[in-house]
Amino acid sequence: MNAPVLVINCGSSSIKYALIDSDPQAPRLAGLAERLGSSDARLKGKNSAGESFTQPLPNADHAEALNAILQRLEGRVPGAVGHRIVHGGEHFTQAALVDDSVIEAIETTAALAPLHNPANLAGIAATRKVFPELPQVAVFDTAFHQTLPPRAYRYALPEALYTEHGIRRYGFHGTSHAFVSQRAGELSSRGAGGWLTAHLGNGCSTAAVWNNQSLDTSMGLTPLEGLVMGTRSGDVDPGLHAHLHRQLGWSVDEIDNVLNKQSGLLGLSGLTNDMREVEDQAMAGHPGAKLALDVFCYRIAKSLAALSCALPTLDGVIFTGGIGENSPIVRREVLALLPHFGFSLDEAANEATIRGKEGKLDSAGHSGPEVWVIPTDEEGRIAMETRHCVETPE
Ligand SMILES: Nc1ncnc2c1ncn2[C@@H]1O[C@H](COP(=O)(O)OP(=O)(O)O)[C@@H](O)[C@H]1O
Ligand SMILES: CC(=O)OP(=O)(O)O
Ligand SMILES: [Mg+2]
Repeated sequence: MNAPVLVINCGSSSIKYALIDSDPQAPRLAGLAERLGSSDARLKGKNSAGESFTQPLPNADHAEALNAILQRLEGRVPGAVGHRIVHGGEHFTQAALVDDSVIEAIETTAALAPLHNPANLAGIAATRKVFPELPQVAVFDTAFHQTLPPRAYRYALPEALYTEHGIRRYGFHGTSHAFVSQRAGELSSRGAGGWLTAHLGNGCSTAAVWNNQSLDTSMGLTPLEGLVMGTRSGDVDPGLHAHLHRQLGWSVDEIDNVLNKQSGLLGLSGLTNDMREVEDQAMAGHPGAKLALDVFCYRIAKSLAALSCALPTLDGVIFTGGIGENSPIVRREVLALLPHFGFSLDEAANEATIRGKEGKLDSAGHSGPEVWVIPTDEEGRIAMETRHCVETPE
């Protein structure tokens, strides 16, 4: 397929898009339709000359936004559409060509990801309407983690909850963990050995990858388990839910809302979910921001140390995502908490590796596990998997 792939990442009120050529290095048309459904809805992006644009789309829904995106493709016609689908349950171990049975399977899984899958499905429905003739491919965040062994994916709960209700750990951000660990294997002389990956964006997760296979990861049944995130709590005592209900009279929806939308960096700092602002305020001495940064980094280090148990050998750690790629402070603090692992950070390389730069941050002559920053490319990986799925259907 020579035509480009249109990649769609549909959230409840936003659509991220990118038009990606078969040469992944070619410039991309990309952007974001946001605040859909509100009077403030708009489309922001870059054209092929690299110039930014903002187009108001008052009260636009997903289908209207997709039509506006289509007008921004500068006459280029995609050969297929690749969708990011957050939860594929146990049903999907790889990308799938969308048909009615695939939609039904994603609908069945929606109960496990009520915040993500319904929006992803709305994106597929709207895209099928706008591009009825194009093949659509679903690429799942969970698929890469389907290689987890039972000791990593089972919760210590009665068996029927797993066998009858699918209650297990699934893991997310799979396209990102797969992309950066594979890239590290290509760049490093150590090849595809044992890599710990830290995807630190709005959602954050870690993974242990051995020979390009995920062996464990920090997220679980839903994208709430694990690390501290922008607005998500990550791990809490499982007894917390019953306690909040019994002692404070909170409903399930209230508890869910607090843990997903009012916790994390926002909850701890009392200020913001944005790491740039947390760092600025922490430097200025704000106690909540200092605590938020401290808890955030400690929990990443603790998770990496725990996940190292999954790997026969440790070849290195990889930082990625908006925070992992841009925050020398977070990288330094996390590694300082793991002195017994034998990492050795070159401070100048750490400071210089920001804004999409790829690189190894080790001190000269160091022979222990490596430290890498690898900018993630979820869209590029989704385009690659979409192409593969269209060209070699099962
Ligand atoms: N220079 C920076 N220093 C620290 N954090 C940054 C920097 N640039 C971006 N970030 C953080 O990256 C996070 C967003 O990550 P990103 O991967 O872009 O999000 P998304 O998951 O929505 O794709 C935000 O917390 C943002 O503050
Ligand atoms: C699964 C998940 O957390 O996704 P995001 O980082 O896009 O919120
Ligand atoms: Mg992200």
